[in-house]
Amino acid sequence: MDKIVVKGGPALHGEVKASGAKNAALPILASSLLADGKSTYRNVPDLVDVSTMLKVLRTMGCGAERLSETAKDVCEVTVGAGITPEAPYELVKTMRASVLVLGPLVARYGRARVSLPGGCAIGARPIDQHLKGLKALGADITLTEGYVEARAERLRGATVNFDLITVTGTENVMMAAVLAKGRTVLENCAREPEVEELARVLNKMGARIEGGGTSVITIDGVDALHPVEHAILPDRIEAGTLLVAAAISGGDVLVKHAVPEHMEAVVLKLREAGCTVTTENGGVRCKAPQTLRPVDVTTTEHPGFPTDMQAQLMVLLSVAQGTSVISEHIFENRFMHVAELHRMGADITIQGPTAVVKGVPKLSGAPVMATDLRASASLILAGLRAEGRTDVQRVYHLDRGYERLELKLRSLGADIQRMKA
Ligand SMILES: CC(=O)N[C@H]1[C@@H](OP(=O)(O)OP(=O)(O)OC[C@H]2O[C@@H](n3ccc(=O)[nH]c3=O)[C@H](O)[C@@H]2O)O[C@H](CO)[C@@H](O)[C@@H]1O
Ligand SMILES: C=C(OP(=O)(O)O)C(=O)O
Repeated sequence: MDKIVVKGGPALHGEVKASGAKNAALPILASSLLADGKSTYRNVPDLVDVSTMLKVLRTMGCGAERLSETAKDVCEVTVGAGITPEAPYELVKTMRASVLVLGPLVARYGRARVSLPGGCAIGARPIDQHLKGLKALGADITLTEGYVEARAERLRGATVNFDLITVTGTENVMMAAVLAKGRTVLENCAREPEVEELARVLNKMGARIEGGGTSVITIDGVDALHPVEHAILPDRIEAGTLLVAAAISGGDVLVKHAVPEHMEAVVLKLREAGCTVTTENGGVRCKAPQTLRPVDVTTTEHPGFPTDMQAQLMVLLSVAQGTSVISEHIFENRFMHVAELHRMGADITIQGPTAVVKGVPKLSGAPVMATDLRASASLILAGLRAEGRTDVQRVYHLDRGYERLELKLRSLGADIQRMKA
């Protein structure tokens, strides 16, 4: 098992490229199931989660591979006869986003058997809204032996009003509705750029979707879709993490390909903290201030401040001059990084869904344990600023969602290495 070792101190400078977005790549790969033939995707990030999704597709009988070692960002998914519409527990337990095959499978094959994902370190994460949407489209849903079984002759268009805003729920039901008979109206949808991107890809495949990226999505079902070629959009969370790396290290970094319109809430908070954030050369640049200012933030659905950037911003604020208040309103248990940050000298108190972060003049390096994906990134960011050496264990969480973060940070001047734990 690997660990990441960071020696704090160097200010990061230079340019770095954002990779393709995990949260766009996963539903888009799953959407390949909706059409026979070969779909080709470019700018696919080299992540464990993407490999898991390719494995899920192969387990069902699809061809699903990265093109070659030299064109690692290109993935081909080929769908033909003989698909087994099942996603087993062994794979779903390693990546809950595997549940994204449920909608496409029931729409296309009339049946699906997908392991229930269960919770994870950040919360319970039920999928009741996915199931509510599929039921409204006419799927017969049963839960047996830890699996969701869905059946339908052909799905029928319907109106679905989600009880809460869910990203993968919106995506799953949208993918199901594209092949349903008639019109589906999805209300209270997630408005994340990745949902909009999925709608764009489905339309390229021949679907008729309007309103992707808004809270009401209208889908006129079609009889069949065709495969697609598409380049995955840049990862706004990875880009945000790299901007925080610039800010916390006292540096100045341009994240190329970062899309400013996708990152407005993060950019606003970095500016409130005193950073100079500008859009230039097709990217976003962040220059650290002399002194970081405290900032209050509440995580909400897009276009609000993303929960996937909460841990990283918290680390930045842990060395600001003053007290910040961070409220987490998406996941009930997303402060697992706090206990590890205490070990590095941070002064953070948790009161229910709120963390009160009192800025300290310095952090000190320590051995720490990553508990989830963004917690891992936050501990590495803390290590960039800390005096001495920080060993971040359990890096497999990081590898789910960051494409060799340590190499990107090293290219900017960080003293960081991957080692055997
Ligand atoms: C692969 C992917 O895109 N992952 C993202 C997606 O996860 P994911 O789609 O799983 O997150 P959701 O938007 O569904 O979850 C939002 C909230 O709704 C709850 N909920 C969700 C569905 C449901 O049926 N019932 C229910 O109660 C969840 O427990 C959570 O509290 O959006 C999250 C919120 O922006 C991000 O942190 C994840 O990075
Ligand atoms: C929570 C995340 O991902 P997932 O939904 O894949 O667990 C994340 O990307 O921070």
